[in-house]
Amino acid sequence: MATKNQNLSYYDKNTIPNAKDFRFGIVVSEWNNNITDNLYKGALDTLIEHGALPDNIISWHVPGSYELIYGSKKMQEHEVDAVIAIGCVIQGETKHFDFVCEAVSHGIKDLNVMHDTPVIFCVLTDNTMQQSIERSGGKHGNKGVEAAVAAIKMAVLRRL
Ligand SMILES: Nc1c(NC[C@H](O)[C@H](O)[C@H](O)CO)[nH]c(=O)[nH]c1=O
Ligand SMILES: CC(=O)[C@@H](O)COP(=O)(O)O
Repeated sequence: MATKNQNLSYYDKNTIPNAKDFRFGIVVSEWNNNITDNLYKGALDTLIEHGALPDNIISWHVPGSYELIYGSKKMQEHEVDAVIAIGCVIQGETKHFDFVCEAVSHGIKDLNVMHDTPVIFCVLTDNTMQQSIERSGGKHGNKGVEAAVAAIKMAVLRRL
């Protein structure tokens, strides 16, 4: 198992470019906000740790992960260098989980194809709340940290 006893958020901080010249948008789903709040904090703190200016970070909330698609598209009207889409989808009793996860992953992929702004997929798609807890500041790290690192790297690439 890829995550067995692994903290997936570890990275070499000396390899990350300074983010002071970039603008970032963060769109956060309100569903499972006990999880998405922690993902958001991890992403925000990491962007700032690597030089991003708070005034250059726009943060919005949307009702659920499905709305991350529209929110991430709309965010691009604010001339950001990268968008981080944050959500947490947890399996319930029905197939709704499958449809939401597929729609969001495909929708964010489509935004990356159709537009010139990288949209980072920071959406947990977990079987249980415990899995989400472990990936939002628990033993498997914080996907928000990983997403912020990806956003900085992609913002640099966008300007090449
Ligand atoms: N069950 C979860 C949802 N469901 C809501 C959808 O994302 C969407 O808001 C609704 O279908 C209206 O369009 N959303 C999550 O983010 N996480 C879930 O576990
Ligand atoms: C991902 C969902 O929409 C899901 O959590 C909703 O739960 P259920 O499948 O029991 O309706």
